Amino acid sequence: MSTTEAPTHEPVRIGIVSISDRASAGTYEDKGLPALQDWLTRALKNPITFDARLIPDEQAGISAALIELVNAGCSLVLTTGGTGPALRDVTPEATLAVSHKEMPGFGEQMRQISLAFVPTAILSRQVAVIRDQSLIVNLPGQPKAIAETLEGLKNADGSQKVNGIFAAVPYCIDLIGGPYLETHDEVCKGFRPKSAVRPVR
Ligand SMILES: Nc1ncnc2c1ncn2[C@@H]1O[C@H](COP(=O)(O)OP(=O)(O)OP(=O)(O)O)[C@@H](O)[C@H]1O
Ligand SMILES: Nc1nc2c(c(=O)[nH]1)N[C@H]1C(S)=C(S)[C@@H](COP(=O)(O)O)O[C@H]1N2
Repeated sequence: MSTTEAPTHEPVRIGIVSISDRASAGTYEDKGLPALQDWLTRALKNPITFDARLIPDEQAGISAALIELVNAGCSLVLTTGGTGPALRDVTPEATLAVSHKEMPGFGEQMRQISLAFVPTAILSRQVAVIRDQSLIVNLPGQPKAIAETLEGLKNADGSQKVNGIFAAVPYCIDLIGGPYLETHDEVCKGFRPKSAVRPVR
C-alpha cells in the first residue's frame, strides 16, 4: 500500500528583537515584532518557534538579549531599529560586540536595496554576524523596511529585480550547522548551490 507522506520541514527557532526607545516605553505601538513575525511566517515552510524581545536602545541590554537568544538555540536572530547615526542608535555596536565572525555582505546588500526606496539608505549601518551556530542580522527600524530588505525588489511582472537578503539566509544557516530552511518562492526564493540542495522527500 502506498501512502502519501506530507512533506516535513525541520523546525527552527528564530529570535526577533525590536529595538526602540519609544515602542519599548509604550509611547507608540511596536510594529517591528509583528512585521518580522508576519514576514517570516509567510516566507518559510518550516515550523517556527519565535523568541521575541522589545527593548530600548541600550548597548549592553541589546548585546545581552542577543547572547540569550543564541544560547536559547535560535539559528537566526533578526533585529529591527537603532542602526542610524543618532546618538542613541547603537544596534550595530551591540551586535559587533557579540560577533564571532562578521558577514559584511548582508549590510552591503541591504543598503543597495534600500537605496531604491530612500536616498537616506546610506545612513543605515546594519551589520550581520555569526555567533556560535546563529546568524544575527540587523534590519532598519522603519517597519516597512523589514519586508523591503528581506524580500528585495521585484519587477512589475513579479520577477526579481534585486535579491533580498533572505535569499542567502537558508544556505548560510546550512553552513553553520542549523536546520534546512525552505522558503515559499513567491515570497522569497532562497538560493543554494546545486550540491547543497536536498532532494524533495
Ligand atoms: N518598533 C517600532 N514600531 C513602530 N515604528 C517604529 C519602530 N521603530 C522605529 N519606528 C519608526 O521608524 C523610524 C526610524 O526608526 P529608528 O530606529 O531610527 O527609531 P528612532 O527614531 O531612533 O526612535 P525609537 O528608538 O524611539 O523608535 C522611527 O522614528 C519610527 O517612526
Ligand atoms: N528599505 C528602507 N531602508 C531604510 C529606510 C527606509 O525607509 N526603507 N530608512 C533609512 C533611514 S532614514 C535610516 S536613518 C536608516 C537607519 O534606520 P534605523 O535607525 O531605523 O535602524 O535606515 C535606512 N534604511
